[in-house]
Amino acid sequence: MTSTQTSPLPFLKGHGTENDFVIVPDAENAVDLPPAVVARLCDRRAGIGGDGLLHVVRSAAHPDARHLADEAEWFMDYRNADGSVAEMCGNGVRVFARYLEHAGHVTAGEVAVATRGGVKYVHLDKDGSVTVAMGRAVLPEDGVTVTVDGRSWPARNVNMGNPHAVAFVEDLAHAGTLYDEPPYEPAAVYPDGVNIEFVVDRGPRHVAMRVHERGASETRSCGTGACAVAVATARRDGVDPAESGTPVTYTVDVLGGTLVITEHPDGRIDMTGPAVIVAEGTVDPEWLQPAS
Ligand SMILES: N[C@@H](CCC[C@H](N)C(=O)O)C(=O)O
Repeated sequence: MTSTQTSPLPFLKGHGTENDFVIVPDAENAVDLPPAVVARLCDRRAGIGGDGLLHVVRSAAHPDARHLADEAEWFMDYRNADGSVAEMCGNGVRVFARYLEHAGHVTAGEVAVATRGGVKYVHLDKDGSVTVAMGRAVLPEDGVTVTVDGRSWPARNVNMGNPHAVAFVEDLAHAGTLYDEPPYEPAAVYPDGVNIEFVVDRGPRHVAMRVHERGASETRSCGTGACAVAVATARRDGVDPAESGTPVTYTVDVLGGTLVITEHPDGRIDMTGPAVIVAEGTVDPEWLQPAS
């Protein structure tokens, strides 16, 4: 592992329905964050701890977002806990907007955030909840079979900017420990890996899920995953707002709380839930250096 950081590194910690993130403010993209440094910061025993890291950079200062700078001043450079890059993070972008408000970069209201999955518009509601316009789901025809502890289920392929496999199960305990990624086949359906959701019914338009996140492990919530689950459940229920002309709302319970997902007749999906900043401090630059 290498780090070029020589001064204390400012960070914050935040979460959305207990999907937690290390936040690294770095307006001018001056902080070097190789995968091993991200993994060290996200380590729950040796580091700060988080399911992922939100690198907060001005869009104009980052090569992946420069083209979006006219639409969104800030870029969410999202990293998974293992240091890998992801296209989108639904809870992350809500926490990101909360951070921008906390830092005084924006006031309550609508905030445009550039992501690798395009610009997302986030609304900071006065009641403390945060709503993000997630865009549209894509549902490829191909799916996979997921297996845990000798039980197998078909899983629906849903892309929310990042890849998801949604399996309906009888009992969330059947998903097992979810420490390691459950095997699925055919593997070729997801050449870049996948987030896997396990879903049970809780009531009319109300489900609960657990998730194994790509690049993390089991997390207590996944926003893109909750949207994928809401859309997969609606289609399973024979509900498609594009056909009925009426928005449909699903409540999705996650281990860390509840997310509310609305799909509109034109396919746009809104997700609402809490997002909070819980701590801030600095990291000793020596701690970021390789152990000798
Ligand atoms: N927790 C996030 C998703 C983070 C990225 C994911 N692990 C991936 O690799 O696609 C969310 O709230 O959407």
